[in-house]
Amino acid sequence: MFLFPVCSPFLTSPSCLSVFPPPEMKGKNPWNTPTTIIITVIGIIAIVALVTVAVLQNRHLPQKYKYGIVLDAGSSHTSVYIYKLCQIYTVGISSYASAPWKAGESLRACMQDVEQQVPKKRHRQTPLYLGATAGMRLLKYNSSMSDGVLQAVEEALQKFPFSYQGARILSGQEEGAFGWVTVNYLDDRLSQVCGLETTGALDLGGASTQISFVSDKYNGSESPSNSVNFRLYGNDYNLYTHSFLCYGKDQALLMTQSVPEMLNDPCFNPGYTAIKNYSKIYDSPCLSGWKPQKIPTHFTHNGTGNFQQCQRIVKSIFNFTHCKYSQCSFNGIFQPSLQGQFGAFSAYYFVMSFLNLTDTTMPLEAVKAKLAHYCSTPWNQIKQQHPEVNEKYLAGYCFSGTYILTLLMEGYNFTSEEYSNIKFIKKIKDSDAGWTLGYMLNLTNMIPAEAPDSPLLPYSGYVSLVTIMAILLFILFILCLCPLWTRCSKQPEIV
Ligand SMILES: Nc1nc2c(ncn2[C@@H]2O[C@H](COP(=O)(O)OP(=O)(O)OP(=O)(O)O)[C@@H](O)[C@H]2O)c(=O)[nH]1
Ligand SMILES: [Ca+2]
Repeated sequence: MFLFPVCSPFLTSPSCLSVFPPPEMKGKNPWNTPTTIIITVIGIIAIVALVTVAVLQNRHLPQKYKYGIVLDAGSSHTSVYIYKLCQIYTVGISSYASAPWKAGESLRACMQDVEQQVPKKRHRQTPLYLGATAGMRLLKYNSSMSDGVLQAVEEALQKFPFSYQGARILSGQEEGAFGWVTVNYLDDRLSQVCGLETTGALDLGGASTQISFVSDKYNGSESPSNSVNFRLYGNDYNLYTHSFLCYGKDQALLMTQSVPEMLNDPCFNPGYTAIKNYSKIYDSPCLSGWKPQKIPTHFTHNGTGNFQQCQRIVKSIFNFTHCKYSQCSFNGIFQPSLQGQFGAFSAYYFVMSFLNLTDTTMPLEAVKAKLAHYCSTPWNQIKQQHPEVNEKYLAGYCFSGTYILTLLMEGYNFTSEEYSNIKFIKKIKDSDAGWTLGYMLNLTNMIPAEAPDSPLLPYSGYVSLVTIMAILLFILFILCLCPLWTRCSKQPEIV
């Protein structure tokens, strides 16, 4: 009988011992007996399992953890989103219509910063998109120069080491719908079981403003152009969306300033005065046809700071006289009854957070009183109180706050009760609210139409199971071969 130094004190099961070659195999190579072949196969499986686990655990992160870059080429500026905002502090690319190469140049510094922020080994895999919004929609509407700007931007972006996926002008419908996707994706309202109410999206830009929400009472038939259908995670959404071109806050301001007697402006603080160029107002496509025959090139813009008078002037750029549908918001645009909660972002947030009016539980009368007080505050006092704020924005808050209230309450017909359903937001879970994330999620197919099959085990469960199996198999393999090695490496003592 052979006594072997068993290499594992707890190995008592006869099973493994019984795999040793029988005496008649004595002196023959023990490695080509059926039992050793079985053990070898077990060992190979164990090694393959271990390697598989190692690979699985180090495999590239699922798509959603990869970087992606979207440039939001807005009317007032371009922002670069790689889940962190890299703001390009210049003007919108549409402003370079007369010198398109400058549009590409304006992106370079920020894109170089992005190049540093995305890990080098991920550059080639990182999709890069540029989406242009209302500023370029206006340029395209007004001239053929938009193509030259997009081409210059394309040439500039293709010089970067990312996976360039194209530059295009989004439709207002896309801008509204993708803003809604972003808000509901970040708020986890899409991947839940069906029936969870979604959140409406309110986006205020410089040249356009969007409203998007799901309404049970709306099936899209009354105004198909305002209807976008999504199938996300196995749920169908029939979204109402509309983009009002020229009703971003910058263009709306120009439209109010075109009102003839608008030399003394109740929407600007008392004591505010500036020499302005009429061409800046009437060059906008939003005011084409509004230019009076004879106007001076410049005018003196004086603030008188009266909220009630400002409300009247702001209301004058909305048309409520005609509606061929069952119900409208303004300018004859169909809008179903408002439903649910709303997230209001971009300029809604910039303005209301500056004015300390983001608390929508505040009674509307109190909101108006606070805004009236701000508008009547002398301009010098405003500048003293906010030395750090860019005067371009500081001078416009009385108008912008008044415009936002008029747009929400008179334009979209939010009642004073429904006003508290609005949340002014900049971020949701550390990601900026805006169309860019929704745009990228859509283009990278990161939101499946069907609900992902719920795995019996979460991904980590599979990895753990395979790991345990692999280790057990490997131990078994070593233990069962171990006596053989001992046998092969030295002569057994015969007793
Ligand atoms: N007060 C303030 N206003 C800002 C800030 N950033 C942008 N704005 C202004 O807010 C308005 C809307 O900003 P965005 O949503 O970025 O506008 P945009 O995307 O360039 O314009 P659209 O193409 O119409 O969407 C514009 O008038 C900007 O000038 C900010 O940090 N503070
Ligand atoms: Ca925008």
